[in-house]
Amino acid sequence: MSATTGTEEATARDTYDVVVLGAGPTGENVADRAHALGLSAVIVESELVGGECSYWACMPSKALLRPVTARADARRVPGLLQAAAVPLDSKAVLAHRDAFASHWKDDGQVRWLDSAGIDFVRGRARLDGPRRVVVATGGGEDRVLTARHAVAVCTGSRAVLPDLPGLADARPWTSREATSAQSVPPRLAVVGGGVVGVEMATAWQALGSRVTLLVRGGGLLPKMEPFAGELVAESLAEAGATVRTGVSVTGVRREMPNGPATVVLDNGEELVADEILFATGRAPRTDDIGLETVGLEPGSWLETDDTCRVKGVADGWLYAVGDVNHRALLTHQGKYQARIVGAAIAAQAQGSTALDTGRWGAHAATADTAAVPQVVFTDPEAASVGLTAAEAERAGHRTRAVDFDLGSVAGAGLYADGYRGRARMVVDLDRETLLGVTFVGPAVGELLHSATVAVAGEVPLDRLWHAVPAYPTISEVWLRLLETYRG
Ligand SMILES: Cc1cc2nc3c(=O)[nH]c(=O)nc-3n(C[C@H](O)[C@H](O)[C@H](O)COP(=O)(O)OP(=O)(O)OC[C@H]3O[C@@H](n4cnc5c(N)ncnc54)[C@H](O)[C@@H]3O)c2cc1C
Ligand SMILES: NC(=O)c1ccc[n+]([C@@H]2O[C@H](COP(=O)([O-])OP(=O)(O)OC[C@H]3O[C@@H](n4cnc5c(N)ncnc54)[C@H](O)[C@@H]3O)[C@@H](O)[C@H]2O)c1
Repeated sequence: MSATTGTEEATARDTYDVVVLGAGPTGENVADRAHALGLSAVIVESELVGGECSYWACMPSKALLRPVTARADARRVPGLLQAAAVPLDSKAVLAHRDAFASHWKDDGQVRWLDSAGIDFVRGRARLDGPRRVVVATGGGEDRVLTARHAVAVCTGSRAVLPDLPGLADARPWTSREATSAQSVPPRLAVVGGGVVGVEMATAWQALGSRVTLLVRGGGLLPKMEPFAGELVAESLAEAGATVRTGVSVTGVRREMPNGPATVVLDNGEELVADEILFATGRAPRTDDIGLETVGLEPGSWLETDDTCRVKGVADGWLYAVGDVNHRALLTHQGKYQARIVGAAIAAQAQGSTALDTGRWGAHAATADTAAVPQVVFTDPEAASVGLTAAEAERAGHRTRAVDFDLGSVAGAGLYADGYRGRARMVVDLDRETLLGVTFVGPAVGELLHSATVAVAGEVPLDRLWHAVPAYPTISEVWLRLLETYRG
């Protein structure tokens, strides 16, 4: 038996098949898949296990929004209209949100890591050359983790604030404050008409704030079909919010620390609000993770191939997964990439020389470019998958956009009095398959997966004709869209 030194023991203990930076939904799934496929894995987290999604994004925002859409639905059915014509109990809604954010404690998710057989280190991780990760654990001594096969960077993204005079002193809200605030501001200005902007405007207006949404472009939700933003804007205005398009914010100030803030617009106008939410996009959390030690640019989005291996790094040991690779900034897409990365790392560790990286292959995140589903949980909901008509055209496809008024579908009429909504499918005329589908209307979020199956499955329209929607459901819109296409 050979004697080992303390250093050798520590090195052996800290050598894993896979080292994961960041325990958001993506990092957790990379580690879990790798472990399930027989590899050892360690995950490092500097804040809370569960990441942005669990504490400041998906979960708390949807917990704020569900009471809003439930009340709106009740107001559209006879017999409940009067009962639902009441303000939301904001205290109860905020408490419900707190519970869904696990009161910003991660004990449950740490226990899950343990039960899944994944080692956990709390601290700030940095790359330190190929396959080496140094973790500042706060205890004075750094811990060095070595990866036999792969390192996965899953450090996510943070909110971006524009470079405006007075902004830092004005204590603006970002998505973190908008999802975790403990009281309802009487007046809330929201800058940005993307997904965070419209969801948070919807939630806080219903909770009692007077919301002014300031959008520099021509409409809301610019990444979706134009009718999505139009219907959501109409509904926000009916709820009492002010939606202003074509305006830019040029400055902000908060004169007294506990006083209101003033927003200055490009036309010289000034607007007073108690809080200002900047919902103006995301930046990668890569500024201080040692990218320079492996030849990459600190602060950049990490560009990858379809297997999520970082471009420009020799030997394919470095993966970037989830928001940080900028492929599709959504939890479900990050988790999808994680399943693909876990399988790819396991295949390589088991000596497989060729990965299955062709379109829709086991080791290619093809859906990131062909079939990304997204639901915006506003009233009405906006749900889309794949390409919009404009994107399909720009990509050079020969297409036809087929529209149908959702309100005239029997199931929609039963769902809500005066149901307002619209559906569009974008047909690839050469292949007679679907490139994209969008639904806007109450409760369409749960309809979206049918469209995702059709787009990702490249189901021929002739076969879709045999997928019979049950009567009388909102899904009958599928039949109406196909009938409209066939003429
Ligand atoms: C308000 C809001 C609502 C959203 N709602 C939805 C929704 O309904 N549905 C949806 O699909 N998506 C939604 N998103 C997007 C979703 O939150 C992200 O796509 C998702 O969180 C990305 O997961 P991730 O694991 O890649 O990154 P993150 O969730 O950001 O996790 C990254 C983790 O890495 C940690 N980390 C960073 N640097 C280090 C380091 N150096 N060392 C150790 N740890 C580190 C961070 O602390 C964090 O825990 C929403 C986003 C926002 C802002
Ligand atoms: N339900 C969901 O799936 C959900 C919910 C929230 C967020 N998310 C994801 O999180 C990510 C971040 O969302 P987001 O809304 O912050 O980003 P976004 O990119 O969707 O929207 C940001 C908007 O702000 C505008 N903007 C940028 N700079 C500006 C400025 N200086 N002044 C005024 N407007 C400005 C942009 O033109 C854009 O329309 C998105 O990728 C989104 O898909 C998803």
